[in-house]
Amino acid sequence: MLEIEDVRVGYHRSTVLHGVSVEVPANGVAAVLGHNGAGKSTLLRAAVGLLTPTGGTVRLDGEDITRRRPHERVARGMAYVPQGQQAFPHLTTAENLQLVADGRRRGREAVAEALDLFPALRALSGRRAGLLSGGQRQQLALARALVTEPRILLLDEPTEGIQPSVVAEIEETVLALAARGGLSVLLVEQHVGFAMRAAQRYYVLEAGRVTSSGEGGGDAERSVREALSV
Ligand SMILES: Nc1ncnc2c1ncn2[C@@H]1O[C@H](COP(=O)(O)OP(=O)(O)OP(=O)(O)O)[C@@H](O)[C@H]1O
Repeated sequence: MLEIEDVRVGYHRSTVLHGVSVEVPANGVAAVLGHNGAGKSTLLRAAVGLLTPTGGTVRLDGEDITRRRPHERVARGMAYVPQGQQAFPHLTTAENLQLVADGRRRGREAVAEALDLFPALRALSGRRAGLLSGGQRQQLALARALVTEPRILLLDEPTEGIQPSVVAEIEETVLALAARGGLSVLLVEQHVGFAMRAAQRYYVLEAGRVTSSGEGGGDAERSVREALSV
């Protein structure tokens, strides 16, 4: 569904990705793993259009979107959850979701459906986002993305810096979303076990190059750990 082909991209004069190819299957999950600084976030920024590649192609449903602006990609069904659990800290959980829902035909239903996935958030709907825990803020960030009813979700380390019990909740939600169908996910993740349970395809990124890739699933976990030496 999303094809990133031979993409070269970076910042100012420094190239970070030296010809990276990644494919996200329709209704499937592709995981990107790699050490700090390998270029994982840069790949997602190029996928959503925050960075424009100097080489290569990004295609969505076969359409070349390499030069499309982020809002055009969002209009085509892309949602991006960057690292850092972003939400408006002075607005409540409910207001943060409402802000995304406003003006959407199915806004109200989409908020209700997102809250069904995160019962803990429903209980916190009146609490300001700035007072939520890191894990709860991450859940809110995911819920905000889901209110846009995306067809493809780009997730940048949804479990980063989050306590293990909440990591399990986030993992469950991502697995449930993927199993529900109608959604593809490009998942950047440091937890190898989670990434391999979720993904049909995996890519290991090292210093801006894919050094290992293959089919996901538990059997591949060992080769990924070896590739990453973790
Ligand atoms: N805004 C920026 N301007 C210049 N260089 C940047 C910028 N963002 C990232 N870089 C550089 O690009 C390289 C890849 O960074 P990136 O954030 O994509 O890696 P990552 O694999 O996501 O790492 P992490 O797991 O630590 O988030 C690093 O060398 C980083 O210093």
